[in-house]
Amino acid sequence: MPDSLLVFYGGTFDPVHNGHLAIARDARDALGCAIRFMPAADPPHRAPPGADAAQRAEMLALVLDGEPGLQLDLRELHRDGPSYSVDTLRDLRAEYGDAAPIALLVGADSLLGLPTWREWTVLFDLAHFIVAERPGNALDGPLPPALAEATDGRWADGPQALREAPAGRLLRLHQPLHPGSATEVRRRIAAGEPWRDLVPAVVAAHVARHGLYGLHGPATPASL
Ligand SMILES: Nc1ncnc2c1ncn2[C@@H]1O[C@H](COP(=O)(O)OP(=O)(O)OP(=O)(O)O)[C@@H](O)[C@H]1O
Ligand SMILES: O=C(O)c1ccc[n+]([C@@H]2O[C@H](COP(=O)([O-])O)[C@@H](O)[C@H]2O)c1
Repeated sequence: MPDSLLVFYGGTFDPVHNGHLAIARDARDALGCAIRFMPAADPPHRAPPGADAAQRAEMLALVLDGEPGLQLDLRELHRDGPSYSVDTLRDLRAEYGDAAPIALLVGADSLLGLPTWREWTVLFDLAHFIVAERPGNALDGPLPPALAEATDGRWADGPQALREAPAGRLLRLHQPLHPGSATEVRRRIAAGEPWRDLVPAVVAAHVARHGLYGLHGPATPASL
């Protein structure tokens, strides 16, 4: 049976870490539908990734292999230029039609940054947002005024509301907080500090095999 809610989890995944995986599993279980990881080709808003798109996608493929309900969607890698979400969502609408419920899964930091995204107010016409809480990114306090105005009246009580409309609702995922970040993974690798416990074992093996993120020379006990 096809999913009644299509959920896409966009990110740079440079590299995919345990926080990403935990959030995707929580969203899958809370929503009862597949989560499609969608790596960005050329992030519009940040420095070039430390690993190229093929490597980031390969690490995702390794992690998602055999993981029920977690899938890989490479559409943004097949498009030239920056991976603006508004373009991706128009692409998804062309594929699935205007009536299909479509959602983007984002962390709280991404939601708070939404007003900087290209054509950001149009995004609510194209998709729902599922928001994972993230340490240091409060959703309980007042949102920035433009975001508060744009999201007013859109918050849903539960997943069913997302299945009943194609777009325009927000759902907060009250999952256990996870402190992980790709920045911290890259920083620890470059600094020769322990980093393997932050990522799935298959990602650690890939990073080590290809010497990514400044992992130089033979492994030392501290870098393992
Ligand atoms: N620990 C986490 N808790 C909640 N959301 C997260 C967490 N890590 C990543 N996310 C969310 O996952 C999406 C993709 O994140 P991204 O690939 O940029 O990882 P990141 O750890 O934030 O990377 P970086 O540190 O390089 O900015 C974003 O919406 C981000 O908010
Ligand atoms: O479309 C935009 O302008 C835009 C700006 C910032 C982030 N995004 C998307 O948000 C997702 C998470 O981004 P990031 O930088 O946290 O990996 C990813 O799918 C990005 O393409 C999109």
